[in-house]
This record gives sequence, C-alpha cells and structure tokens, in this order.
Amino acid sequence: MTSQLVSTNRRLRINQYQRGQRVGKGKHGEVYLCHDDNIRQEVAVKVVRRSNPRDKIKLLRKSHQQQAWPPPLSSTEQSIRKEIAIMKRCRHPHHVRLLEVIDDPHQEKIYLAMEYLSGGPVQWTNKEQQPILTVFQTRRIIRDVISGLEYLHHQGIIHRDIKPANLLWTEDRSVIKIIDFGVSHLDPKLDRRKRQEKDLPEVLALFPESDLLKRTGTPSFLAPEVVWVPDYATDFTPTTSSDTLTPGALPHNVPTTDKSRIPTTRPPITPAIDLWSLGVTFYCLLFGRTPFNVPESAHDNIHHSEYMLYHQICIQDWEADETMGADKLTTGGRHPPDRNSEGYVIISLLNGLLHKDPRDRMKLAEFKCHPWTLQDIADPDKWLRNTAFEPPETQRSRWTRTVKQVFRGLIPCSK
Ligand SMILES: Nc1ncnc2c1ncn2[C@@H]1O[C@H](COP(=O)(O)OP(=O)(O)OP(=O)(O)O)[C@@H](O)[C@H]1O
Repeated sequence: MTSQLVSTNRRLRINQYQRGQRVGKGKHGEVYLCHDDNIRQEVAVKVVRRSNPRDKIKLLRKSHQQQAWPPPLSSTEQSIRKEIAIMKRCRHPHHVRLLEVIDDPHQEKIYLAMEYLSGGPVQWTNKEQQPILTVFQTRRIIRDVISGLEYLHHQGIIHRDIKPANLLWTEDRSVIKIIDFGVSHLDPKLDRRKRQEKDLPEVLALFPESDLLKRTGTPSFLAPEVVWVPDYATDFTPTTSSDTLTPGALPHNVPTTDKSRIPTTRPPITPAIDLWSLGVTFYCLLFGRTPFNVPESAHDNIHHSEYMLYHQICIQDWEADETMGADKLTTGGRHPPDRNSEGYVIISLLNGLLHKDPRDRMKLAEFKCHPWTLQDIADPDKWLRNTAFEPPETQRSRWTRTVKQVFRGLIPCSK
C-alpha cells in the first residue's frame, strides 16, 4: 500500500488518517491517536522506522560480507514484519485488531492502523506499591487474557511479552485486549489449524526456531527456561548480608524453591512461557508488585542486577503477603492452612503457574476451567462452549474433574 504524507498547519495526514496526539511510545515505535476519515472513527496508528542508525551499520556490514540480494532486513524491520504477520492472524475479542498496514517501500516508515483502545493499559499498583484492583476485577482481567492466549496458542503463536502494560482496556473498561506482538513467535508445529496459506513459507522464514532461545520480553516477566542461568545449582553460595551481593550469590534469608522442583537441564521453550508471565501478571494484580525483585543496592550495575533477577527467577521461591487485592482478602500467607479459603485456592493457582519446570506448570486449559476462574459467570458451561477451540466434551470433562478435585480438597496445580 502506498502512502501520501501531507503536512498542513503542523497537523499530519497519512492517507485517510488525520494524526492527533501521541498515546504511547515503545522500543519499536510511537503510537498516535488518529481520525480515520473513511470510517469516521478514531484509530491508533503505530509508526515504525524501518531501521535505526545502529541497524544501518549492522546491515551495511552484513550485506558487504554476504553480498546478498535482496539485502537482509534490518532487525527493526524484521521485528515489525513479524508483528504484522501475527496481527494478521488475530481476530479475536481479546486481541487488538489490525485494520491496515501502510508499507510504502519509498517511505522510511511503516504504519500500522489498529483499533483504538481508549481505556489504556491495566493500572495495578499505587505509589506505595499496594494493589489497586480488587480480586473480583483481577479475575475478570485474567479470564480475558486466558481466552486471548488460548486463541494464540491454538494457532501456534507464543506471545512472549504478557504483562499488565500489554493489556489494554476498551473504552467502557469492560473488555481486556492483548497488544504488542513485537517479540511473538509463530511455530507451525504448534498450529492446530494447520493453515496452508500461499505466503506461509515466506512468513515462517521470519520466525527461525533459534529465536526462541533469545532472552526477549520484559525481564521481570520472563520464565526460568527463558532466562536460564545454567550454573544456578553450583553457584548458590549464601552471603552474610542481603546488601552484599556478588554475581551468583543470593542473600542467605532468601527462600529457595525446593530443589526437586528445579529442572537440572534447560527445558524447551514452549507456550508454557506465556503461562509463567500470566502467573507473574496475576501476582502483580493481587499484590501490587512483581514476585522477583533485586535489592536497590544492585541497581547501580544494570548487568549485575539483571543477572541477579534471572538467578532469582530460576531458583528463588516467591512470597505472599497476608492480604491480596485492594479489598484486602486474606491469603493465609505463602502456605495457607485453610484449604477451604479463597486464599488457598489463589496461592495454589500461583503455585501452578509459577512452577519452575514448564513441564509441570499449569496448563492453560486447566486454568480456564478452574472453578475460581469460572466463578461469577452465570452459565460457565455455556461460556466454555462458546469460547472453545477444542471439542467442548474435552473441556467439560476437564472442568468436571477439576470441580470434583476441589470438593476433595485437592486443588490441582499441574497435570
Ligand atoms: N491499539 C492501541 N490503542 C491505544 N493505545 C495503544 C494501542 N497500541 C499501543 N498503544 C499504546 O502505545 C504503547 C506502545 O505500543 P507497543 O507496545 O505496541 O509498542 P512497542 O514499540 O512494541 O513497545 P515495547 O517497547 O513494549 O515493545 C503501549 O504501551 C500503549 O500504551
């Protein structure tokens, strides 16, 4: 699609889009609120430069070495092409919808017109790092994300950057939509629809399997198998003060996860990484902070503090406050004694999602069918049927089993 860029009175117009204020800025580009004159509606337009100066130097070096034609894409362009390929596949109530791509080879910028989500990102903490959402609101947000993730995973897409900032509200704040597919991965082996589009080989070339081993995403939300610190077992040497941290060492009072629950070799990267990030997001909404944090003293050195964080993600257990949500419901702490309490159920869910070994981590279908997730839905069976991608009987039998286990006091965490 070609573009016509007109600048009048400091107002910019790109084809039918009249540019308004900037509503967001990310690593890859800026997002503007625009007025679409054709449909007479507000839309969000993400503007991305094909390459930044660093990309250009890298590209020059690469094309000189390989003398390749066509010349290789810059990493920014590669990333935006991936985002477009994924967004084109997403048509779901819990995903932002891509309306149009303006990709004119004569222009330095690529434009992505999307539906405008005016409710903004999920706000979850205040200045005192206290939660601002109730447990009821948290459940509704998490349920929407489960549904959106299920759709992605069904198509072989791993989002890889689930976090509150990438969950946006619609205008009336009734629906959550997942945004930002800049680091998402498409794996044809996981695609249960087995699509056969004409441009599939071209699209798949954008997603080499080796990409999965890269530490992309947001550090605090990354799963242990993504940040994998191979030497965690031999490296763990307690120190005497929580302020004197050297690489490879954690303060002696940090609770470590039961060693038998930590994998000894790096597990494969699968859609389970999104379940971990969903678990971290769930924790954030409940407690107003992330589950793994490095002490202030380590912040001076960015590499050191990132290493510390990854180390913690791999081996450290998380803590639970005595209350959760803005409504301050009792949790019962990290190990709630009362099996019939909501605190026990929620901590069990977090246990399942934040399992260090992805093979034992809670499955998305199990979380979706869990009685806590379905609570407050008038007709859970109908909801499961309407949102199902697999035969409803499978879902129903899972649900029935889960309910039975709950009645026996066995909240399942992994299967
Ligand atoms: N459809 C939309 N409607 C409203 N606001 C949006 C929309 N899409 C993005 N934004 C806002 O713009 C910000 C940046 O968008 P986005 O995350 O897609 O950019 P990015 O460059 O990929 O960011 P990141 O650095 O997180 O990878 C978002 O955090 C959000 O606040």
